[in-house]
Amino acid sequence: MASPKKKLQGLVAATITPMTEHGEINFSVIGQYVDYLVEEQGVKNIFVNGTTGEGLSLSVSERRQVAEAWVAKGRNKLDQVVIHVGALSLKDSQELAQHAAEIGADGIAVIAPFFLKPWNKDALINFLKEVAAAAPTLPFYYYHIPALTGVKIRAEELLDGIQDKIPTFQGLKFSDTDLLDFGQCVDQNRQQQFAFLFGVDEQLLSALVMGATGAVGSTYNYMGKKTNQMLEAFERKDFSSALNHQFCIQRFINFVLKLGFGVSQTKAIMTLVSGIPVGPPRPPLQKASREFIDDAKAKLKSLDFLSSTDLKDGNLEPCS
Ligand SMILES: CC(=O)N[C@@H]([C@@H](O)[C@H](O)[C@H](O)CO)[C@@H](O)CC(=O)C(=O)O
Repeated sequence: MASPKKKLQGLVAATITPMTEHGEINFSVIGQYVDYLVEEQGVKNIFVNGTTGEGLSLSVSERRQVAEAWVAKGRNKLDQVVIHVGALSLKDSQELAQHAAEIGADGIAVIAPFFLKPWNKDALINFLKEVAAAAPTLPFYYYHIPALTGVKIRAEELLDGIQDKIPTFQGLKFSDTDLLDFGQCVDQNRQQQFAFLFGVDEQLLSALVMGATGAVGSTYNYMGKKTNQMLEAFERKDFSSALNHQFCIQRFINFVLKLGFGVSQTKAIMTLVSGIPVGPPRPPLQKASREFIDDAKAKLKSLDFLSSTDLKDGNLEPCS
């Protein structure tokens, strides 16, 4: 059974995969990106090749190279590098899991296969078990994101007895809004030392109350500092400040969700906020529109997420 080097907790940035304007992976900015996460956002854990990283839009070879680049550039700077190795093909997933172990990643995560889907818990567990067995020394996390996979098996059901089948299971990445399911995952596994990582950034405070031990998300790439302020307020039981921070974060996410928000828009926002040119998404995704970028930039400035030095009309609504 894997003995976790350290528990995965706190904020985990779901990394973007930087690309050139021609859609090729831009490895040249990953070192700068690591430094930005650590120094500017206070985020020292990353989740590579996930949804935000367009992992399922990359070839197996590209996913190996991207994993290698983040592990290498993150060495002695990041605390944990978890690689998403989920795939439609069990063989691809096993190859990526074994590769993650070979390059010194700190853990692997797997989503449910979403084309030929597992229709019950046993079928899903058996798939996950086969992947985990390819990296028997690495902590294993299940990546629950039913809105995108269409696999509606409740996480609470999946976790029941999971370590009997997957001894390396160390936790759950829960990217869903069903707080009953999430709460029961925590409630029914109090005796375990699982990592309960919440994946809906705009609702993180509610999940913290339910027992989340950390969070994996796209917005921690550029709002990690703000979100850490919320975590710190929560930990010192200053729930009024924690709520204010959550509302501030929500004001931005609510705004961009109404404009149409996904990986493409995340890439545009990251370039805006960090100054790191993470480039466009890969088809089938399309670049964020100019209109989105202008609107998002104005909102970031009004919320004081960007330097507002050049904000003329002073319509600041900075969060407390
Ligand atoms: C559907 C989706 O992309 N969800 C994001 C959230 O961080 C999401 O961007 C955020 O809550 C804003 O809605 C993460 O759960 C995804 C994630 O962790 C990943 O990129 O692997």
